[in-house]
Amino acid sequence: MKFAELAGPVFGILLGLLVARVSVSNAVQRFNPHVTQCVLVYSYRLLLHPLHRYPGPFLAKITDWYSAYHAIRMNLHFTTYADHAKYGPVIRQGPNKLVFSSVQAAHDVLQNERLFKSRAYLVTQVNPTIFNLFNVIDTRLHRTKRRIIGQGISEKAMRRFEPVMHEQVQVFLAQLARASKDSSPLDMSEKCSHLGLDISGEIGFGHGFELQTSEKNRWMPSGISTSNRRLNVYVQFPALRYIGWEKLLLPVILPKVMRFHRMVRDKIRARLKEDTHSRPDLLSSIHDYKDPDTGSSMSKRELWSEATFLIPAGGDTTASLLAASFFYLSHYPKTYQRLATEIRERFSSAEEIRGGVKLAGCAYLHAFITETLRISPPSNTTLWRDLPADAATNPVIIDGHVIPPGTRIGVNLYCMHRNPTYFPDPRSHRPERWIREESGVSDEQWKIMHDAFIPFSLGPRNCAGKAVAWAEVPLVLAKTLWYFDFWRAGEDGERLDGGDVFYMLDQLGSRHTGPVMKFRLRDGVGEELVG
Ligand code: HEM
Repeated sequence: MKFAELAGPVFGILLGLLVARVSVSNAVQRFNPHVTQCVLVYSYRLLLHPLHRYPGPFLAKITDWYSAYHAIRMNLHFTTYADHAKYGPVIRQGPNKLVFSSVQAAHDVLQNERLFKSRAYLVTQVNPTIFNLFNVIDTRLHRTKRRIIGQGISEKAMRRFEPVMHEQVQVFLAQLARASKDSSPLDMSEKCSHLGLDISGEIGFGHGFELQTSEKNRWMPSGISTSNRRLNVYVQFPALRYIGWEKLLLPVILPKVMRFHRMVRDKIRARLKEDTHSRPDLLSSIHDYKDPDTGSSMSKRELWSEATFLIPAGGDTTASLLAASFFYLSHYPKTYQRLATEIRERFSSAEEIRGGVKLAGCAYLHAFITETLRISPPSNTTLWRDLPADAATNPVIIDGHVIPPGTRIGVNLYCMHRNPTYFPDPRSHRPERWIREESGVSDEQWKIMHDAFIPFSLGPRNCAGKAVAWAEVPLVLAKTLWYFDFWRAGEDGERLDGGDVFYMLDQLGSRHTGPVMKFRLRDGVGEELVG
């Protein structure tokens, strides 16, 4: 063992002994058992724990406070990236946690039918007896739920839902047109969040939240953001959720969270009073559905639990992707020009822009969105999985490592997408890398970058709402480019994470502001928007 590898454990023991000595010399007998226990536990974690040979920050080896602290600061993705750079492709990020950053590991972890969605996600349960599609652990129950919810957000459901999506997009465009009249700047994180959540509300329960048109519910995005940040801390250090310390923060955090939950409950109640099939929403899609295996349908309480996840999951993620798209369009003039030309030459009117072969055939638009998902994944977090009960007798192997039972294993999306082995020059936004004849990479590199591209995760727990994102985002971008010229509005106080990269913080989803943009209606178009 090298000196560097020994330094951490030795320091830990010395620290432990020092603390113990101080405590003894203070003769504070009643604290002694606690201090001794800490010394023993920390020493065990450093020296004897099955993961003790894995590299990682010293603090992470002894306590989950390391990742909880960075989750509180919302910079855990940056920290994980820096730790991978320092310690290599496998890091110990908690006493019982390993994070991997390789294509092989991503596939071994996420596509592995033997692994479970981590129990850490149970901290997102609103009610301990009710699971939603995101936090359910049991594989059979997950399969049932996925089939039921899938009815409402599948590609087929999106075709039914498209007219409603168009209505919301039209409201968005009308607002840009209004701002274009008096040249007022718009914060696109805010605008896209209102659009995303209104569409998400429509998909779920046939009613948007009217965020685009009214001030009344505009507290919602910040309520969701607070809730996500809180949950992300608990996912990193689940014990924190259950020790009751949150009571201290009650006045700050919980009112917003409760207000959101009450609002979702009221929406569901209102919707259930209407005719089930009066709207093309999730509820109407799943109302009559019975699972062929179990014959079960979904109870109202389950529906509510699904909604409290789906509304932010659907609204926030697509909003982040849109805001990041506007950022890159305003930062890369050649990309903007090429995309604008593709859309304006391909479509002869705004009405012609709708889901289908023609929009899907816009190769550069597709490459642009793919590259934005790569460089700024809306969910830039670590995806955690737990081992099966028989891991001791039937070992789980991840990228050549035999994983000790009890280990929580994860893959960080942000780190995968910024790995220069898979994506040369990873900090540069280059849609051309996704166009075969322009990518300039070998067949082998072409394959590996596709394997490393996992913004929606992989395997049985991959994103159930991909079809929604791929219906919404191309539509909004193509329509905006068809109607408007746009550019970045001067000094707006935005921060960049170095270079021309959209600055996103990590909170399960992501938190961001800007870009602040100005829009101008193109000559001869858009009467219907202003009129
Ligand atoms: C650009 C947009 C989106 C991105 C990047 C994204 C990303 C993700 C990721 C990475 C996961 C996997 C989490 C894990 O493995 O632990 C996930 C799961 C999920 N997403 Fe999305 N998502 C997006 C949009 C949506 C939308 C629009 C909806 C619904 C309307 C949605 C619904 C879900 C659901 C239900 C799950 C849980 C699936 C399961 O466990 O079976 N997502 N998403």
